Order: sequence, then structure tokens, then C-alpha cells
Amino acid sequence: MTANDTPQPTATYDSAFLKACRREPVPHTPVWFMRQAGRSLPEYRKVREGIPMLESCTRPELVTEITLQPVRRLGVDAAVFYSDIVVPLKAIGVDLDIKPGVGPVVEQPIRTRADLARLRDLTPEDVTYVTEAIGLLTRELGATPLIGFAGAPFTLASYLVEGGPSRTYENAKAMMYGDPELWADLLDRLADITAAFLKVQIEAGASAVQLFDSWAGALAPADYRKSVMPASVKVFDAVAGYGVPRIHFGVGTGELLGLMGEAGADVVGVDWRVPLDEAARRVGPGKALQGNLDPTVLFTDKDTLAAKAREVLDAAAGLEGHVFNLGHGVMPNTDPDALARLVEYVHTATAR
Ligand SMILES: Cc1c2[nH]c(c1CCC(=O)O)Cc1[nH]c(c(CCC(=O)O)c1C)Cc1[nH]c(c(CCC(=O)O)c1C)Cc1[nH]c(c(C)c1CCC(=O)O)C2
Repeated sequence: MTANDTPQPTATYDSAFLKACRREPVPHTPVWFMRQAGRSLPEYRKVREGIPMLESCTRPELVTEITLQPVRRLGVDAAVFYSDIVVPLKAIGVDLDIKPGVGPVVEQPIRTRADLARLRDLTPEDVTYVTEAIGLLTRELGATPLIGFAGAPFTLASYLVEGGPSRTYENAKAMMYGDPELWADLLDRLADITAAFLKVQIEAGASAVQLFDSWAGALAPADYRKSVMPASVKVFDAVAGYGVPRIHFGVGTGELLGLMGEAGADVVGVDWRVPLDEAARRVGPGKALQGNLDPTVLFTDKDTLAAKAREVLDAAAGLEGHVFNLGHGVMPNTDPDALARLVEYVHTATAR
């Protein structure tokens, strides 16, 4: 499929997940989990043994297996492509690695205009392993949709400018406030790279895409609107013509929910801090919501888990479209059986 073709009904078109994204009636509330593939699954730890994270993302058969693992075990309504937000940066030659237990670490942070030259455009040839893996996956998945994803310009910039994970984003925000032109140019470069990465995934067969602006909650709404939102708008605009749902998620973004919808999302992801009925008021009409069980609830007993999931469903009762998810990613020590129970509970409680 290319942009602006009339979207054709596909094998996944009538899935509960895509219907909920389009705000159509659903047979049950669809469920998937951010970070559903990964360390909470013993079968993941087994196949990843001895293979560095970023290398694992370049092996199509391994990517296929890891992406399918949670679909088989948990009964979720969608698969999420096994990759990472820093994969496109690595693919254009940025010297970075994912350090276990730490996260992405960038050898030479981007701090000056000269550093920007290290961010060249991403072409499909840079990530042929992504195209190949998605081809394998969509054949295996059949009617189950595959969600592609990318990091939003701000969240990618936070790693590139800080050089690694940060609690304060002091270098990134100092650039944003102190050198707005350099900042705008950096985010614009990242928007092009992100858009190119999403296009590769959609053209290879992804049924929906999620833009992770995980750390945008660090920003005041006025700064988000002026200094970050234009780059995210550029990303969403670039993939609008494909007709696949676009999901927009960040952590601690209660004050930004309206703007994150306005940026061009069809579905707004909500963390656990804002109940979904209140989130719907902040986002306004015409968008589905995704979320938002606190991931730590999975560490509690069965009855508490069901009661807390019920609270999410009750808050979502009046929404135009609801995709059940956690308010952030599955934590590594989560019991996979609790995840499977949660899927079962949501499906049963919402069966129509
Ligand atoms: C901020 C961010 C990153 N990566 C991602 C985000 C946005 C989501 C969020 O807000 O949590 C996105 C991501 N990363 C990964 C996925 C896979 C798909 C899925 O959700 O199942 C997704 C969607 C694989 C991964 N990405 C990573 C792992 C764990 C590494 C491993 O298994 O060795 C996985 C499965 C590594 C990673 N990569 C990143 C971090 C913070 C870490 C964790 C570091 C650690 O605690 O070890 C950057």
C-alpha cells in the first residue's frame, strides 16, 4: 500500500482492535500491552540469551518469534512489533547501545549545530530487516493486527542530547529554551527520520502505528505546543494518507492530552494518573482512548486485579472507542499468568 491509496479492507480490518481505533462497535473491548514482548516472558529470555538487544532487532526470524510469543501466551488482540525506539537512530549510524538495566546510551551526545550533521535521512534500505520481519509476521498473524511504532522527536531528542536516560532532561530542555533554532532543527530532523521509519512499517504491513512520546510529560503545555508539537504533527501528517490508526502515548501527560490528540492522533494513550472519563473530556470528541491500568496492579491478587480492571472499564463506559492497555509498559517482574488473566477478564466482562 502507498500513501493516498484508498484503504482496502485487509485480513485485519474487522478485528476488534481496529474497530475500537475507528470508534466502531466491538464484540469485546480489545486488549494489548505496551512491552508485552520482553523480559516478563521466560520464552523471551531464553531466545534472547547471549544476543545483545539491538542485534536481536536486526534478525527477522528472531523478531518474528519474539513478537508472536505474547500473542500465543496471553490472547491479546494485537501484536506489537519487537524493536526499539532507538533502532532507526542506530540504523543511520548514531553510535548508541542499549545497556541492560539502564536503557539507550549515546556515545557522543548531540549538543551543537555541527552534531546535527550526524543525523542523516533514513531510507528503507537502512532497515531491510524491519521490512523482512514484518512480511514474515503478517503472514503468521493472519487476522491479528500488528502495531508498528516509533519514538516521537522529543523522546528521541531526550536520549540524543542527554546521552542516556535522564530524570530531569536538563540538557535537552536547556537547548529547547536557550537555542530554540537548533532545537527546532533537531526535532525537525528527527521528525523526518521517525516518519520514514513508520512508513517502512506501514508499507510492510503494520495495521496501526503508535508514536511513543514517553517523556513528554516533563514539559509544560505551552512549551510542548511551541517547541515539540510541530515536529510530532509533521510525523502524524506524513503517515495520515495510509488510513491506518495513529496512536499517541506518553507518561505523565495528563496536562497534554488535548494537545497530543490535536497533534494528529486517532487514538490517545493515557497513563494511569487520569481516569479515562476525565481523559475523554480533556481530549475532546472524535478520538478513541487507550489505557490505562496501573502496571503495578499486576503484582496484586486476582480479585484486586479484577476490581481495578473493572474501574478502568467503568471509566471507559461512555467512550466512543476504547483499547484496553496498561498506563505504561509491562514491568519485567510481572507474572505472565496475571497478564493472561487480565486479558481474559476484560474480554469476558465486555463481551457483547
Ligand atoms: C522509552 C522507550 C525505549 N524503548 C521503547 C520506549 C517507549 C516505551 C516506554 O515508554 O516504555 C519502546 C519499546 N522497546 C521495546 C518495545 C517492544 C515491543 C513491546 O512493547 O513489546 C517497545 C515498544 C523492546 C525493548 N527495549 C528494551 C528492552 C529490554 C532489553 C532486554 O530485554 O535486554 C526491550 C524488550 C530496552 C530499552 N529501550 C528503552 C528503554 C528505556 C529500555 C529499558 C532498559 C532496561 O531496563 O533494560 C527505550
